[in-house]
Amino acid sequence: MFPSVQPDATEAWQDLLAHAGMMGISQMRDLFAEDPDRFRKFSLQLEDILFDYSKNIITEGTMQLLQELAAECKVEEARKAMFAGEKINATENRAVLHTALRNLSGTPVLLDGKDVMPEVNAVLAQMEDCCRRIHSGEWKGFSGKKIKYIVNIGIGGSDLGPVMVTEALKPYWVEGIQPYFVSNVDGTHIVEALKKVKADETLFLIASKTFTTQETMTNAHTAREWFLANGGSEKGIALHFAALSTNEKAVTAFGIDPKNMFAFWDWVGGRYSLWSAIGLSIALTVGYANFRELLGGAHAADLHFQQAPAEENIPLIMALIGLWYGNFFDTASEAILPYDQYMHRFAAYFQQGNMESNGKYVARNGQSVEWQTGPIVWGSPAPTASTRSTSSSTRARS
Ligand SMILES: O=P(O)(O)OC[C@H]1O[C@H](O)[C@H](O)[C@@H](O)[C@@H]1O
Repeated sequence: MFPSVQPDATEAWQDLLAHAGMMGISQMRDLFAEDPDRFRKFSLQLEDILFDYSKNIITEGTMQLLQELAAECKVEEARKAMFAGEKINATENRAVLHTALRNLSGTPVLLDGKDVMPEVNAVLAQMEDCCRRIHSGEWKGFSGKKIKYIVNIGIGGSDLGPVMVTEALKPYWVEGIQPYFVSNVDGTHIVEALKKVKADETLFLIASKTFTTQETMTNAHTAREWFLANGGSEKGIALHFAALSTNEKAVTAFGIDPKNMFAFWDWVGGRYSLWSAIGLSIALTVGYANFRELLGGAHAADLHFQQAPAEENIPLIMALIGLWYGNFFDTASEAILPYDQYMHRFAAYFQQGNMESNGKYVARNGQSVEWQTGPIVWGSPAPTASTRSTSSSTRARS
C-alpha cells in the first residue's frame, strides 16, 4: 500500500523545528573545525560518482532526525510500491515505472500481473535496428542518399531530456549524424533548423507521449509541409518521419507508417521518458551501444536507491536535505550550477524533473499542503551564473 502520511504531523517534524532554530546560526567553518571527520561522515561513493554533502548546514543529529522523518513517512514502503508497479499516481490512476525502461537485470516487472519487460525489450530491439539501418546507410532517403540529419520535434519531457543528454555526450556523437531539436511553437525555431537540413537526408522524429500537444503538432505539420514542398512525396513520408509516442491512433492519423512508430506506455511520466522510445534521438546521435550504457548507468542508480540502507542512500539523502532547507530554513529556490560545459542543459532538464514531480499544492490525502513540497529550480553553467550574480550585485551597489 502506498502510504500517505502528512509530514508536518509527525514527531520528527516537531523535533526538526526545534533543531533548526539551533542550526540556523551555524557557520560552515565552525562545523568543519568541530569535527575533523566531517567530510568522511558526510560523503558517499557510488561507482565513480562522489557525493559530497558535507558543506550543508547539518550535523549527525540533523541527519538522524531527517531519517526519522523519512521512516515516519514510510518512505521505504512508498519506494517498494513504486518499483512493484502499484498505481501510485493516484490522480491518473497509473503506475510510475520508468525504472522498467532501464531494467537490464533480466528480471520481470509486473504491472497488473503482466510482465512489461517483453514489450520494453521489443521497442529497444526496434530502436537498435533503426540505429543500425540509419548508421550503415541501409535506410535511404527518397533520393537514395543516406540519412544525415535527425530533427527531433517535441517539447517538455519529449525534448529536454534528449537535448540534455545529447549535449552531455557530445564527444560520443556518431560521425556523419547531425541532430537538431525543435520545441518552440515560435516558427523561427523550426525555420532555423530547416535551413540547415536537406529533405532527402533528414529523418524527422515526432516525439510526443500524447501526440496531441499543440506546439509539437504545429511544428510536425510545418515539417510535413516543408518536406512535401522540397521534393518529398506522400509516399516518401514513410522514409522520413517516425513517431515516438503512446498514442498509436493519432500517429496513424498523422500519416506515419506504423512500422515507424516507437511505442512507450502511460506508466512513463513525460519527464522520465528519455530512457524510453523518446530517447531515439539520443541513440541515433551517440549510437545504440552508448544508449544501452546510459540505460545501464540509470539501472545502477535505481538498484542503489532500492537497496542501499537509508543512511547511505544518495537520492534519499538529497531529498531529505532539500526538504530540510525548504521547510526549516524557508528557502524557496535551488540552483543547479554544473561546472562541466557538457552539462549545460542539465538545469533546464531538471527544472521539469523536480518541479513537475514535486511542485504540488494538494497532498496525497486531497488536502491543501501547509508545507513546501519542492523548490523553484533554476541554474546554468556555474561560471556564467556567477558572472551574472556578480554583475547584478555590482549594479545593485552602484
Ligand atoms: O510528450 P507530450 O505528450 O507532447 O507532452 C509534452 C509535455 O507537455 C506538457 O508540458 C506536460 O506538462 C509535460 O509533462 C510533457 O512532457
